[in-house]
Amino acid sequence: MWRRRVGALLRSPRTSSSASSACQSRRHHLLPSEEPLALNRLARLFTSQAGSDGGDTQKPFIAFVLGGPGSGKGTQCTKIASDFGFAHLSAGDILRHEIASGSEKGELILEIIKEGRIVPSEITVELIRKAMEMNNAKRVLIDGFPRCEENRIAFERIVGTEPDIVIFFDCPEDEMVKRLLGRNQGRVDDNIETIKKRLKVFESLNIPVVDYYSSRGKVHKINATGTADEIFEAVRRLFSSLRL
Ligand SMILES: Nc1ncnc2c1ncn2[C@@H]1O[C@H](COP(=O)(O)OP(=O)(O)O)[C@@H](O)[C@H]1O
Ligand SMILES: O=c1ccn([C@@H]2O[C@H](COP(=O)(O)OP(=O)(O)O)[C@@H](O)[C@H]2O)c(=O)[nH]1
Ligand SMILES: [Mg+2]
Repeated sequence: MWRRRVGALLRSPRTSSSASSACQSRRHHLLPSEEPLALNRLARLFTSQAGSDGGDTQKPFIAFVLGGPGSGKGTQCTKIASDFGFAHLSAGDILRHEIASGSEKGELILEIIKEGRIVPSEITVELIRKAMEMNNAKRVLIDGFPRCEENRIAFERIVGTEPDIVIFFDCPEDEMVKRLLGRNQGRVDDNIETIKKRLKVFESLNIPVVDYYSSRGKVHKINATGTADEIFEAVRRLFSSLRL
């Protein structure tokens, strides 16, 4: 039902080729020869954090928070973090932090975000892994990730685990557009042209990730229309049913 809503409201015909290449574009990937080394290095690093000390380091409880651009992920994660003691790791904020650092990687990320495309998985996963390591939290919300199947697979390969739950905020496209145009955070991607691209990426690449976790019984869908407080009440009901 929500797939039709998102699809139906997209004006221009879906250029799924450009949207779908967003996640698979090899342009900025590590060279094939480098990739295995980098991924092994990351896996070793994370494992050394998670298990080398006699295994008494618990893996954190991980909740992926998904939903279209403007569905309210960040707003709800802030409330969840403060009321339920989760660390809130916003993948988008982590990427914008890298941009602000002025690094070469940051310049590449900026170019991709301006286009509403998806940053190569090994960049995003490495940044998320580092943030998880620094937080060392027992309960973690990963907000706005994974954005595509490649992201999901890279996370599981590098971090070595699946999320415990996936919260999906389901919001009609016109409401998301309205919220994004009113966000006023000075973001390079909150303009109608880039928003349209992000919605195409959401429909063609993000939704298959939700479908995958749905098939594994991990998705909890929340109606993301109404006020932020009303939506958070639904989140509270979900968390109490899950005894979180
Ligand atoms: N339930 C809501 N009703 C109206 N506006 C909302 C609601 N939830 C969030 N917003 C606003 O919409 C914009 C996008 O919210 P945000 O949490 O950043 O969404 P996302 O992280 O999914 O893009 C922000 O300006 C936010 O203040
Ligand atoms: O795992 C991620 C998360 C974000 N992004 C990029 O960062 C942008 C902003 O993401 P954010 O989650 O901040 O957007 P929101 O959905 O909150 O509007 C996205 O459109 C993508 O271009 C990405 O490539 N991978
Ligand atoms: Mg957000």
